[in-house]
Amino acid sequence: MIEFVEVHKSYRIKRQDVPALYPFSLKIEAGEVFGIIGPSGAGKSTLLRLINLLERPSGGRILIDGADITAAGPTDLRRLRRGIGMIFQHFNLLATRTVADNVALPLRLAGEQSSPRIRARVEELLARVGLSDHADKYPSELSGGQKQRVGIARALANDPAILLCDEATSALDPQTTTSVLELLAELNRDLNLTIVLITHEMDVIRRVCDRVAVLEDGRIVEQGAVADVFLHPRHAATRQMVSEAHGLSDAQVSADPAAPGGRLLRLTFHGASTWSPLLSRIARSHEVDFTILDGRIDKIKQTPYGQLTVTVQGDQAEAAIDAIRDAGIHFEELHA
Ligand SMILES: Nc1ncnc2c1ncn2[C@@H]1O[C@H](COP(=O)(O)OP(=O)(O)OP(=O)(O)O)[C@@H](O)[C@H]1O
Repeated sequence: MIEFVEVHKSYRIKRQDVPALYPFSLKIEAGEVFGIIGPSGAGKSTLLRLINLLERPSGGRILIDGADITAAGPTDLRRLRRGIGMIFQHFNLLATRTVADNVALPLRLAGEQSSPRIRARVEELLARVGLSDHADKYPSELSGGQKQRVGIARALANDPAILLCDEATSALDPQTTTSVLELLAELNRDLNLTIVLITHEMDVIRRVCDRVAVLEDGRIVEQGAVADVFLHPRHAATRQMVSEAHGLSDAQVSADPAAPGGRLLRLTFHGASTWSPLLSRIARSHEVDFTILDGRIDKIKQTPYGQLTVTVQGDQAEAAIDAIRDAGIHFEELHA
């Protein structure tokens, strides 16, 4: 477990301490995929880099499995860093070394000298990320997605318990992003790897994370299970990021002059209820009409969810809304 206790961080700029992170406490459980999201300058990189002490906190304590890393001496710090892998937006591979040499580097730095052992481990790691046939290539001969896979293999070389991902998919196209996110999810499952990732994209959080913290101007403004934060965002910054990920905002839908009259609702389904024919049943039983103005069905990690913006028209609209409530479906009434 990674635990921040009243941690804060300021940078010294022109002889002044400028806060980048205000005091916060946070727990990241072993084996979870934890996302940190926020706009540029919110403090995401700073928070991530505190975990391997690439940045030192200005105050507070950071505990990993109960041990205070801020108190670690040089030897303990080296051991600590070996247990934490990191991948980067721009991959940070050595251009003059082959793929195999890039992956071997952390093994050599950790003191491994046996060439057969290094070769065997590199082969194993490249197989793990699907790059067995690329060992002798140079980074310039690889696509972005392949470079990130090399970065992942290198980060896993010393068998870390924690993987830090710094905007790992931000430089990749959508299809490559999907395959890298799938690889991260697989590593989390198979190796019980704790993954902490930072991103400015809510879709990345939705697809791989278990829990999320939303950062704004150096403060955690919201945190919780991804399904809760994504489907029921409370803070304005979170609402903004969710609506960017979704496309149409509530305001756009309700302001559309072409939208039919009636009561305007936004329904949220999560889990098995996503596939239930609830609206058609209620339309029949209450003789009302539903008009779908906006909708989306997708998954949060592995669990399906749906969000529909609908109008309800008919004399029994009130009773129809009661029936939706009785079915345990979350909804809010939007006002045109
Ligand atoms: N080494 C540094 N020296 C001085 N100020 C810094 C340093 N690193 C970050 N900052 C400042 O700290 C604040 C938080 O920066 P940080 O890079 O952590 O944010 P971020 O959310 O990761 O942003 P981005 O998405 O743009 O990378 C910003 O105001 C930034 O200018």
